[in-house]
This record gives sequence, C-alpha cells and structure tokens, in this order.
Amino acid sequence: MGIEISVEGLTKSFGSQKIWEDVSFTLPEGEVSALLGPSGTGKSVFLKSLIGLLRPERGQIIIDGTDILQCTAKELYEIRKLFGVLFQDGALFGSMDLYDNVAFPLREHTRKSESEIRDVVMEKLELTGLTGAEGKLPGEISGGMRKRAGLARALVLDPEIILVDEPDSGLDPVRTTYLAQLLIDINAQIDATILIVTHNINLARTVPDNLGMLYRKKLVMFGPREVLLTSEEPSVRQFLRGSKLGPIGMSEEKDDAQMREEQAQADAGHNDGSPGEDEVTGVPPQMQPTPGGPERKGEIRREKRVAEMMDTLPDSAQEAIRAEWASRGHGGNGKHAAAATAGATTRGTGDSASTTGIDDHYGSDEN
Ligand SMILES: Nc1ncnc2c1ncn2[C@@H]1O[C@H](COP(=O)(O)OP(=O)(O)OP(=O)(O)O)[C@@H](O)[C@H]1O
Repeated sequence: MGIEISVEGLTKSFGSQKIWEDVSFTLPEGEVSALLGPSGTGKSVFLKSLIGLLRPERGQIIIDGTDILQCTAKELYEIRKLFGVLFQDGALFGSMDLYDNVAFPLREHTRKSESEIRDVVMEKLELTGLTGAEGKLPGEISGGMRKRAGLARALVLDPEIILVDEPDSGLDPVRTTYLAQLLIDINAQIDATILIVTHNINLARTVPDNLGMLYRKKLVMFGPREVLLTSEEPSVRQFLRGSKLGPIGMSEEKDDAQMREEQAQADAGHNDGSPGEDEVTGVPPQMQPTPGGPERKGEIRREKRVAEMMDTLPDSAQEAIRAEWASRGHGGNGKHAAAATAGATTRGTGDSASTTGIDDHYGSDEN
C-alpha cells in the first residue's frame, strides 16, 4: 500500500543559486505522478531531496507522518526503507551478475536465507522479463535490460514509494512503452506511490494520474493530469509541443526580443519541427494495467478524490475528466467511485523491509 508524500513550502539553493522555491504539493498514496520540466530546473535535485540525500533549506517533506527535514538520522534511515529508486542507468554494480545485483539489497538489509533470497530474486527477474539473464554482467546486456534489472532491484524490498528518474533515457520508444506498462502493472500489483521524472511527453500524457511541471524555479502546476494537459499556460503548451515558440529558451528564459524574432520566423513559414498543436491537444486515454492483472486501487481512489475536487478545477480539465469517465462507463456514480467510497483509502503501515542502498548508488552531495 502506497504512502502519501506531502511537500510544503520547499526551497532549495546551492550557495547563491536558487534551484526552486516554495514548492508545495501532495503525491497521493498509491497513485502514479510525473514531474516534467526543462533541463536544469531541478527535477533530479527534487528526487534527491525526497529521499533525504539533499537538504532543502526551507519547508517540509512529510512522509508517513514524519518530516524528513526535521527527523533524526535513525528516523530518516527507517523512512528510506520505504523507497525503491530506479536510477537513470540502472546503477548496477558492473562486476556482479544480474542475480547478485538484484540480491544485493536483500543480502545487505535482511536476514533472509539464500533460498528465500533466490525466490524473491527470481520472482522480480521474471516480473521484469529477465528470466534466463541472471548470469549476465551489466556490461553484456542492453540499456533496456539494465533498466529492467535496476527496476527488479528497486522492487526486491517491496517499496511503498517508487521514484523513477527518466525511465526513457537510453530506451527506444517501444521499450519505453514496455517499461511504462511495467510501472503501471507494478502499481496495480503492489499499490505503491510512484513518482516519475521525465522529459518524455508521450509518457507524461498517457501514464500518470497526476502531472506537475517545474519551471522558472517554481512548480508551475501539479494536479490531475487533465489540468496540465488542457492548460493554456504558455510554458506548459510549449513544453508539451517541444516547440521553440514560447518562453522556454535554450538555457535560461528568453527575452522579449528573441521571442518576437522567433515568432516572426514562424509566421514567415519557418518550420521548427515541433508537432502541430492538434497532436498535443486534449487528453489521450490513460494506460491501463495489462488485462488479466489486478485493477489499480490508486485509480479507484483517484476517481473519488478527483470527483471531490472537481468544482475547483478549470472547466477544460473538468470536461476532459468527465469525457474520460464517460468513455469508460464509470465515474461519479460508477463502480470505481462506489468501490472507493467503500473504503479503499486506508493508509499503509510502513512495515516494508529495507532500502536498496540509495546512498551507494545515487550519491549524496550533502549528507
Ligand atoms: N550538488 C550540487 N551542487 C551544486 N549545484 C547542483 C548540485 N546538484 C545539482 N546542481 C544544480 O542544480 C540545477 C538543477 O539540476 P538537476 O540535475 O536537478 O536538473 P534536472 O531538471 O534534473 O535536469 P535534466 O532534465 O537535464 O536532468 C543545475 O543547475 C545543477 O547544476
């Protein structure tokens, strides 16, 4: 069962360089969320802050009732046991075969016997489609397999929160879709809270329940995915289109003169290669768990949660949400809302096993 993470007024700087400020939002328990943002806006810094590897100077990060910016080192150690982290390159040990890589957290952090470890490792390798590859070294397999092995390792300790840093980096579009499907299936199976940091617009449009975007040192927005996907906010529209036209520039933000010049070039017929507005307008159907597997409890809870906040959402988002619910034959008074009301909102107990050696693999700049 996933755990809610509540972030309040979070501000992080390195010396005089402010990365982001006053970031507040809640990752709902057991739902899948994604954080977008141009390069350098501090998405990785945010992930590192959530697991306590970096220390924002202001604000709160409440996980399972504990503010990890105020707690003791021992409490932080316990909180970290709730996390599984999939690093960009899988972060595998190059000298160990996949079996030993995946077994590593179990050997480090549990008292399981080798035969119990074998059961868990083989189960996770099967889940990630790596059965038969357990004897391979990371250097002998493709980037996609390394990612899946990293995911297998992130899962061996039954995490309640899974952080995924750029799942598509180094993967072709087909393998990216398979990996995204795996994340959705895992969410359905273990109800973990998932946060994905990504630049991949297709993934962002189709996978998460909730979407946010960091830009200009702020969280531009965070909420049900329909809000961001129907937003008219110029930076959001530009990012979704991958266009040069808009406030986001190559490095820092643009000045008005550059924006005018680029608009004039576009008006004169220059094609910047971005997709047409029609291709990124609207809300595509969300990726569903593989047929035959369990339903996503997070989706059931989300329907109830979104129904309750519906009046506060922009009209365009409301329309998109209602259209999606109608197309799937439920919503409001449908089976999901009914199931959610029946009590699918219990909090997790936070009693999972230990962590995956986060410090070893991600590196802490400050701690
Ligand atoms: N330990 C550190 N010390 C000083 N500055 C840092 C440190 N870690 C990150 N930064 C700075 O923080 C900013 C945000 O970096 P971060 O890697 O979080 O961006 P990002 O949004 O994840 O980028 P990308 O999408 O390109 O991966 C950058 O300017 C980076 O140089």
